[in-house]
Amino acid sequence: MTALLSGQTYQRWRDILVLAILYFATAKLGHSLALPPGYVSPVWIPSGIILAAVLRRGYWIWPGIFLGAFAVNVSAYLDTSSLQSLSNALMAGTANGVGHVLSAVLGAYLIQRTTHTTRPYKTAAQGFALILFGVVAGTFLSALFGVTGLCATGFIPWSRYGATFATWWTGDAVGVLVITPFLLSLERHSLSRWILPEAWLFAVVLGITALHGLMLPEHVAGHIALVSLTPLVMWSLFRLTPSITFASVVFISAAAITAFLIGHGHFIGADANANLIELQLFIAIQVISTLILQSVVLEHRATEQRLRLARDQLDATVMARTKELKTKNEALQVSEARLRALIDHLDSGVVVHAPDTSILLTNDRAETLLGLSEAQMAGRLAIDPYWRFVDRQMQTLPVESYPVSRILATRQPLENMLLGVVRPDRETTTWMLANGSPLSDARGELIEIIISFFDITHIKESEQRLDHLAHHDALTGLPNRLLFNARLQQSIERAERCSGSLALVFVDLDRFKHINDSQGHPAGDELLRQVAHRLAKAVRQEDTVARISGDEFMVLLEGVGPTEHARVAVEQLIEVFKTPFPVRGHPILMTASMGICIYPQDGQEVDELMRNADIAMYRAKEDGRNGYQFFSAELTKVAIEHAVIDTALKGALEREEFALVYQPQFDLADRKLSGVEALLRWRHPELGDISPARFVPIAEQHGVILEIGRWVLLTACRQARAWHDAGLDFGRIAVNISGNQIRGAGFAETVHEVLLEADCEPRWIELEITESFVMRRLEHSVVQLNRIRELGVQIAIDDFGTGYSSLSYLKQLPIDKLKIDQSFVHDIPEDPNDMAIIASIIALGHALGQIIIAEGVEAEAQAEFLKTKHCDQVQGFLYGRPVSATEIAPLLLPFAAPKKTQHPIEA
Ligand SMILES: Nc1nc2c(ncn2[C@@H]2O[C@H](COP(=O)(O)O[C@H]3[C@@H](O)[C@H](n4cnc5c(=O)[nH]c(N)nc54)O[C@@H]3COP(=O)(O)O)[C@@H](O)[C@H]2O)c(=O)[nH]1
Repeated sequence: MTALLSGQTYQRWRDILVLAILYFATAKLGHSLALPPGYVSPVWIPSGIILAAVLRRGYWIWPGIFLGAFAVNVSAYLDTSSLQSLSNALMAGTANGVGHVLSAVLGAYLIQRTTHTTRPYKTAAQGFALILFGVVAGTFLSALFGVTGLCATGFIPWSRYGATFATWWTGDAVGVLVITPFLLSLERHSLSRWILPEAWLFAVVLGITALHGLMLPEHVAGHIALVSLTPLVMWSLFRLTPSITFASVVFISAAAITAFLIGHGHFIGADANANLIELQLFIAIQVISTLILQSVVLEHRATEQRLRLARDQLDATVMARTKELKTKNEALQVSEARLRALIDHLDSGVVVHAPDTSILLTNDRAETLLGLSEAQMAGRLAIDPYWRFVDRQMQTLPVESYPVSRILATRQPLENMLLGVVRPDRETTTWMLANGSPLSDARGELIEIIISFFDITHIKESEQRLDHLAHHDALTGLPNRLLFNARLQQSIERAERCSGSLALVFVDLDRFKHINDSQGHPAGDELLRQVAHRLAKAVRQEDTVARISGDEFMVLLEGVGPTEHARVAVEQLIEVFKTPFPVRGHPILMTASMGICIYPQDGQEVDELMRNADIAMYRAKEDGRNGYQFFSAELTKVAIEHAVIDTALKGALEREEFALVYQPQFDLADRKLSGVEALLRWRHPELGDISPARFVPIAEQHGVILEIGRWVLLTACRQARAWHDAGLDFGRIAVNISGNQIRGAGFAETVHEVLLEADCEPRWIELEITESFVMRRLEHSVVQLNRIRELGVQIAIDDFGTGYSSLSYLKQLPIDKLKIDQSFVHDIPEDPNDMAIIASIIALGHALGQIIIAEGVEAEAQAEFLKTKHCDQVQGFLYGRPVSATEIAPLLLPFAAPKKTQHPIEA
């Protein structure tokens, strides 16, 4: 059988069969308890079994119900005497079966539907559902079908339908009340409680009490025992399991029914129906009160259990959370300590502000930089009288520009803001580079602002030092050209705004180079320092003195407008040079040439003003130095020409743009060639021929004359050697020497070198030196000229008569020849003055044993006059213009006996 059916199906059919048999057996027991007159059982146990079976096993068990109920009815009413009887029995059985199936299935369905449980005794609501759907409604159907079936088949007359229905229904209802809760409460695991001494004690006490109370109604103690049943059951409710409690109710019901059936106890009276109803009411009250109380107790216990569970869970959660928090707290403390150590070792100061800018936290470095301890800083606001923040220009920062304020306003990080901190306990400003960022919580609310600042004072100081170096002259400490230009620009803008004026003075030391050359550079530097110091002292606080190059200074006189005001200021500058400068124990008398220009009339731009002051200064130089000159428009043309020539001069020698021409000189008495004068010529590819009268002074100013002068001397010497080698008799070649050349200490050596280099005999050369130079530098000139003369080279004084020479001076000078300046010759024979001067010069020179030569002789009359005055030699266009060496060579021939070659030769 089991092989044919699956395991589950077999079990089900087994359970169905067991239920049918159980139903049949308990129904038979019920029938045996049935009492006249209705022969209805006071408690119909199968009803309780089948409801419990459906609830516990499922709806599929219904065939067991049907079979049991059908079989019971058929067995009770089976009459095979006639087919009708048999049919009636089967029909009644079927109605009974259907009624009980519907009773159990519908009751179970409604209970489950409303309580969602198959054990509907654990809460009060479940208990009520069990009573309503299982006890009242379900049994109504079984009674309806059962009684109707019996009446319809004639086993019971219709006249007794109501009474039978009532007793059937109440019997079924009591059966469900007594049996179902008990069967539902049976749990395997709870059966172990049944064997506890407490349960046994309870069973014994209950049994004795029940039997005593139910069996002995007339006895006073019986009443007491009966009344004691309820507390006993209640004790069970609280102390024992639901199955024991419900079992006790079953027991009490069984005892009551037994007492009722055997005619003892409380439910015995004259009216049998009343007795039955009383019994059923007793049982119903016992069971319902127990069921409800049990459900309340269970619900309470369940609630308690849930609460306990919840509490346990809560405890566990709290413990876990506490542990977690403790762990986190410890980790946090470690992390905080680590962070604290970290920020305290930072090279940057750190200050944490609250959103109201009060200080929450600082590190060690911040304490050092801000000069207060953490405790002193805590709670202070960003704006505090103790410290003051300044910007790059040392202007006090407004509070809204503080780093913390800027972050508060923008909610953005701040990067590399430079600011200075001025503290009352320090004289100097501490410069810092501040960075910062806002810190927000998870909701985006600003909670803190963290500012870090790095001390860059040393960088700032270096920057200031660099800035000073970049804008100041290292030697004198005065502003340099860069700073001067900037200040001049500012002054111009200021003057422009308020229609003001200013004066610019270009100061150039006269012949400073000579100090360097003769005394050495340290002496030159010392002199420059003293000049700078005196100039700076000679002007007002608001004026600026700058050194713009070697020996050039610029003075900016603020607010000086009219020329007369400027003149007063410049006179003060000139005064500076009146007192000698003590350099290395020797007083040095230094002069300066100054050029002045005034804003706005002489220029509006920096460059223009500087250039015009420079032009004016050059004019002062040309005017004989040691003086000043105001700028005028006419100066510009000269200055431009000057600048053009100056530029063109650079490299002219290398480009071989120079050449020498030679002008003959003759003995006046016999008209024999006595010599030639070498004259420099410069042909610039673009500017054309430029007169030495224009470019020599410029070359002298810029020192180029030394190179050019050496080239002239060398070329003349070589020419002398060439002519001599060619057998030409040229007498001497007179070479013009600039004062700048002689000023140098080594000029005699230079001449010697050149003579050697050109293999030129000294007697072939004559050097012409201007009278004005010799007179200015008499002592020096005497020394130099003697040394030159010692070489065997002749010396002539050029432009004689213009330099205010005195007889005593002339006597000291080692001179061979005096050259009367052509300006005296020019007006002969018209100007008696000049003629008298010429006569005097000739007489004077002859008295000193010197040869006299007159230059610029253009006319016979001039030659005649000179001849009458016994002038020795003449030079001029009358005799010959300056020409090249080749051109002059034929002129040399008549006077020379050729030695090696008959051809004129160029050097
Ligand atoms: N340091 C140097 N100075 C030099 C050199 N070469 C020339 N000079 C000087 O330049 C000035 C101008 O010289 P230059 O234009 O060459 O004029 C000379 C003659 O050409 C001119 N001269 C000669 N005879 C006459 C004449 O009859 N009438 C007239 N109007 N001019 C004439 O005179 C100049 C010569 O002058 P000086 O030297 O004083 O004899 C001039 O001062 C030159 O000195 C040089 O190489 N180095």
